[in-house]
Amino acid sequence: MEKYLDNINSPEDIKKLSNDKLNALCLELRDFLVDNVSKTGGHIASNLGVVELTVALHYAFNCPMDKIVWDVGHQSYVHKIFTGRKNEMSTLRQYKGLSGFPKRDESIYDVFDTGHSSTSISAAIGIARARDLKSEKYEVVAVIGDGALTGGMAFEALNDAGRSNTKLIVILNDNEMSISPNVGGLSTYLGKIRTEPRYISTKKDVEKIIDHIPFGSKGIKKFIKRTKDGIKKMVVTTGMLFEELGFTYMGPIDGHNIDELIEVFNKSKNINGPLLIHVKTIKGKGYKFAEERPNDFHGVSAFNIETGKSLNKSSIPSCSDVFGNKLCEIAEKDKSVVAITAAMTDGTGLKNFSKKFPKRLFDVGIAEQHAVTMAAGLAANGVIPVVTLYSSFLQRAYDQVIHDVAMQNLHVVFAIDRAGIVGNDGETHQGVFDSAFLCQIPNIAVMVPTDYRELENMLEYAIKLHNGPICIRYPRGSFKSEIDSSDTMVQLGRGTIVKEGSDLTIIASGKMVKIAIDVRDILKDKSIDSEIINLRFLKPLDEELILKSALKTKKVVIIDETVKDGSVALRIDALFPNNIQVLFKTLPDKFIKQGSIDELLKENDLNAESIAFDIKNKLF
Ligand SMILES: Cc1ncc(C[n+]2csc(CCOP(=O)(O)OP(=O)(O)O)c2C)c(N)n1
Ligand SMILES: CC(=O)[C@@H](O)[C@H](O)COP(=O)(O)O
Ligand SMILES: [Mg+2]
Repeated sequence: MEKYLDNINSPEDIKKLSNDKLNALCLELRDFLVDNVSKTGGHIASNLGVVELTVALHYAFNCPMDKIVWDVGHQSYVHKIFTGRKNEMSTLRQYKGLSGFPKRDESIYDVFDTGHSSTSISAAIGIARARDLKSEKYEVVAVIGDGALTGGMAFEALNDAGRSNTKLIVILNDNEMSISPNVGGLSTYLGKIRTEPRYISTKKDVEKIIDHIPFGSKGIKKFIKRTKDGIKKMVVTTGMLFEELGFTYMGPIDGHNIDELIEVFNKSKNINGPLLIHVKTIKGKGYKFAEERPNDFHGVSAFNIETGKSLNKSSIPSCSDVFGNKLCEIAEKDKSVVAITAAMTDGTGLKNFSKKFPKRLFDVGIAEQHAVTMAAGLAANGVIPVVTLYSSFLQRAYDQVIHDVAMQNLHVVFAIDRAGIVGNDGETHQGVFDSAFLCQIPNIAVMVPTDYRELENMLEYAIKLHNGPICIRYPRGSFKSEIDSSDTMVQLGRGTIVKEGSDLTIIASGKMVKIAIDVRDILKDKSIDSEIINLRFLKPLDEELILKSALKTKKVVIIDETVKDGSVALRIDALFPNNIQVLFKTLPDKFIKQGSIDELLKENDLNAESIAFDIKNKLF
């Protein structure tokens, strides 16, 4: 069979192919994607679903002059392949390699950086307004999934763009899936209109016909106006919601039919004002396992193509698993406990909970702000909500944590997954800000477990013994070992001494306690005897324990896998008198890129060897 992909080096090369060749190209692309992502890991199912869509977009539009904004951006691999990055795809998501998301500093074809959901329409309307202010001429296209459309920002942007008269094309990629099956009333609505007969260019066409009939008297105009609305309502049932918001609606369109897609995209260029094109696709299309289990193949690590099995599945349970199982155990006994997820049931370890307690698991869609305020409502009415979010997505709900939870001192438990460096998703997903922004909030307590036993104990403490907002932050993946700390009882604001020593105090929390133990071992060989404090609570701090140790050793190193500004390290430093030497081992004031967690810790001098080296050089 003739190969086409080898000759595609820019979008212009796609335009040289006839339609049957474009279909052959799509087959090749799917093989390429599966082969590549089976080695690098990545968002395979979403990308397989947008192969034809991306081909048609690059065929019909003229990038980089025309601008495509990819929502979340996890589905931009084919776009990357077409825009000069095919040969670098083997570095996808790897340290110093291609990002798994659009990046403006990677290519001029990437017009807006994404990673977090539901931003594309806002960004696109901004780009389009700037275009109009500068009297420039090009198309601006936002590609947003049905999952991303559940996010509040997407609604805010539709609301604004719909009445703006600004020329903007929104492509709704509807595959009925977020990571799990999509949820909510909008998803039900999309489900209904997916099956309605295709109707293209609705309201505007009807209006155009009527507007061209010449009329004289006011009475006739009124009659016609009524008739016009009647016809509109009769004909335009499909996509009515978007029409009412001010968009022209086109669709639903088969997102795997290249001819149809190209025809519609070409037609879209002649429609003024905001336009929404509803495209139906199949997540995972073309790779058996991904099509059958799109949620398992949403984001994957390296896998065997023949079996679909992960190549590096750990036998150790992840923190999310341990959290999810413990929550089930607690919820079994306490009926007032509920869990909330923002479209991340599987990732946050709530799969079992959703099966055991379907009525007590609220998947609110990609709506972190709503998740937090809804939890506040539950707590205000005597229910104990456990809001389970990834650290970086909690950033979305900062005001809700302050205004709706903390100010009312409500008993909401925040289970903050993916805290710290997460690895290959890169800077958009690193969980390195939450401890800084949470610890500033009055009334809130912030805990960090060092191992599974502490994670379980802290969850139990947070739900059963605490009253008020409380967070437990734990990392992506698994804890490597149990820390030998005899005092296992969790008490508000109390840390523990993990190892005693006389020359140096090492203060750490969470995963960093294991690194502190490694540092201690390295320093022991250099005759430095270190004491290790496991903070357990970033807020309130165990000031007494910290001061006692620091006054004994006079030398302190604080290891914290978060940004320095606003960090616990600075708060601890503020406790000390001048005669205590302090070394900060935190993350630098920059966004942490992608790579394996170990590579990134090393790059940022947070591995045991670098920390020990710095201690020896700077404190001794
Ligand atoms: C603010 C935020 N919350 C959660 C996520 C995690 N997330 C990434 S993709 C995704 C599902 C997106 O579904 P959809 O937009 O329909 O794209 P599809 O994968 O179906 O193509 C979710 C929940 C995120 N990226 N950003
Ligand atoms: C694109 C996105 O935001 C998610 O799919 C994310 O990549 C999931 O990360 P985990 O692999 O840590 O669950
Ligand atoms: Mg989807």
